[in-house]
Order: sequence, then C-alpha cells, then structure tokens
Amino acid sequence: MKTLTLTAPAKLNLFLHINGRRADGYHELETLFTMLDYGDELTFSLIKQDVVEIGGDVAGIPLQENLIYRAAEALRPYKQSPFGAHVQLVKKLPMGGGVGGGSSDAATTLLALNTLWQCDLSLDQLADIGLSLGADVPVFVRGKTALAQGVGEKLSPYTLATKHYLVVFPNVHVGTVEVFTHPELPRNTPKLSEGWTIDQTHNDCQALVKKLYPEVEKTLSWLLKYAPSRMTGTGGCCFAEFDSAQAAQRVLEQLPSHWTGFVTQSASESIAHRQLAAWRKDEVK
Ligand SMILES: C[C@@](CO)(OP(=O)(O)O)[C@H](O)COP(=O)(O)OP(=O)(O)OC[C@H]1O[C@@H](n2ccc(N)nc2=O)[C@H](O)[C@@H]1O
Ligand SMILES: Nc1ncnc2c1ncn2[C@@H]1O[C@H](COP(=O)(O)OP(=O)(O)O)[C@@H](O)[C@H]1O
Repeated sequence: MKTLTLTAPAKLNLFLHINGRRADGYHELETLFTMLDYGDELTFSLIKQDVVEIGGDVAGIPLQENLIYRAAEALRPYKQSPFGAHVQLVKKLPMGGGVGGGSSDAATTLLALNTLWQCDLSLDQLADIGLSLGADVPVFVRGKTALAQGVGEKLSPYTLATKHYLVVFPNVHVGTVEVFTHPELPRNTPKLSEGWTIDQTHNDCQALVKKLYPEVEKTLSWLLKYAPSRMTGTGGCCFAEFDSAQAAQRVLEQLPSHWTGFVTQSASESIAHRQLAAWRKDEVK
C-alpha cells in the first residue's frame, strides 16, 4: 500500500492590515503570507477499509473536528480509489499560535489525498474546498508567498528574498475569534496604495493582543533587543527576522526557558509542494 510523508509548513503574516468589517462579521484584510521550511509531519497511508483514521499527536481534538479529518472527508465525493487513509501526525506547530498549523494540516491533507485517492482536482478546485474549511487553507493549498486581500481568499503571488526567522511561542493560546470580535480591535487601516513597501506596514492585532496577553508583550520586547520583530496573524507567536541562520540560532540559544521557539527560513514554494513533486517523480520511475 502506498505511503506519502509531507511537511505541513508554518506560515507567517509578515503584516496584517484590517481595512473594515463586513455585515457577516468577517473582516476585510490585507496580509502578506510567507511559507516557512518548518512544520507538522503527516504520513498518509492507504488502508483497506474505506475510512479516515488519525494517529499520533491528536490529543484534545475530537476526530471529527480535526481539520485533517474534515479535509479528507471533503474530498470523498471526488475519490476514484476504493481505499481509506490513515494519517499519522507529528505535531510541531503550536495550536492557536498564528502560524496556521491546523490550516496547513488541512491543506496538506487535500494535496496528499488528491494524489493518493486519484481525485485529480486542480489547485483551484482544492483551494475552493479549502476555503470552506478555513480562511487560511487556500494559501497553503497554493503554497506560495502571497498577498491576500478580501477576507483572505484573494491571493496574488508576491516575490520576497529568502530570510531567516526565529519564531517564538509565548505559551499563550490566542483565539482568532476572541481577537476579531474584540471592540478595541482597530479596523480602519487604509488599503495599500501602489508602490507600498514593507516598512509602511504593521499588524493591526498586535497592540490589542499585547494588552490582553502580557506574555506576548514580553516576548516581543525580548526579541526586539536582537532584530526587527513582529507578531504573526492573531498571535501569539512572534517572529524576528535575520540575514543568516547562524544569527537566528544564536538568539534562540538565549531564549528564556519558559518560551519555546524554532529557527527556520522562508520559502518561495512550500515544502509540501516540493516534497509532493519529488514523490511523484519517484512514482513514475
Ligand atoms: C486572520 C488570520 C491571518 O492569517 O489569522 P490566524 O488564525 O492565522 O492568526 C487568518 O486569516 C484566520 O484564518 P482561519 O484561522 O482559517 O480563520 P477561520 O477559521 O476562517 O475564521 C475564524 C474566525 O475568525 C474571524 N475572521 C477570520 C478571517 C477574516 N478575514 N475575518 C474574520 O473576522 C471570524 O470570526 C471567524 O469566525
Ligand atoms: N490538525 C489540527 N491541528 C491544529 N489545530 C487544529 C487541527 N484540527 C483542528 N484544529 C483546531 O483549530 C484551531 C486553530 O489552530 P491553528 O491553525 O493551529 O491556529 P492558528 O490559526 O492561530 O495558527 C485549534 O485551536 C484547534 O482547535
């Protein structure tokens, strides 16, 4: 039976501007997503029984709420294979950390089972299915650095130089809904104008999350002593940007023990896409 192992990458929101709130409560935003070469590990194995099973680090998430399960079930109508799937998960990304672990697991499941179950859907079709699972899923399906607009679903490719990041999890889980429903969240940043540059950007959630979660404020102040730093998404992970892996690693070595972190680099194409392309090449040999 076939087996495929993929890394479900983390993302960073290099900035996050909130331009307004729609009548349905969702927010109009502009955000720059970059993919990181670090993430959860998912091993997909075909199994005889036509069911979806998840093993490994699934603590706390009931099977039917797991985004891996939901993504697999969303592909069921397109399946050309009689087999089910077992997904073994090694969770490396903090949940509710703003690095998109759940969304990336979902997108990686769509990519892997689209191949293993011979669904043969295009990336556009997978991105549409992904959007029904969460606003962040399509960017991981496409797997490229992208500027997102609308509620996060309008993606345009964006080119960035590779950078090295130290990403720190301050050990607080920040709820996306909590931030987006907070009365003090700023919601009136003007849309980006032509010729905008990164140094004119910010994260509209950062000040509020720092206030609600003092650990995030402490993490950012600590990182800022070493490098330009910011919070990603709705938090609480914060990232510091470096020109070399060694410089990032040196700061990680000094990280206070009550926080956790990892050093990695950005990638113009997601690691899951690169691994899937290599696996396909091996298959046709
Ligand atoms: C804002 C971002 C930036 O990356 O935050 P993070 O979760 O990554 O920190 C994401 O787009 C989040 O994406 P995701 O976590 O998939 O969100 P969803 O499940 O679709 O929505 C969770 C909740 O966030 C709010 N929400 C989300 C996206 C959006 N444009 N406006 C919103 O108001 C809504 O209250 C919604 O019920
Ligand atoms: N496979 C999964 N991995 C992580 N979170 C999941 C998964 N399936 C469902 N979830 C739920 O999605 C929520 C958001 O997870 P995550 O994507 O890690 O956060 P964020 O969007 O802040 O980066 C979690 O709190 C969890 O309840």
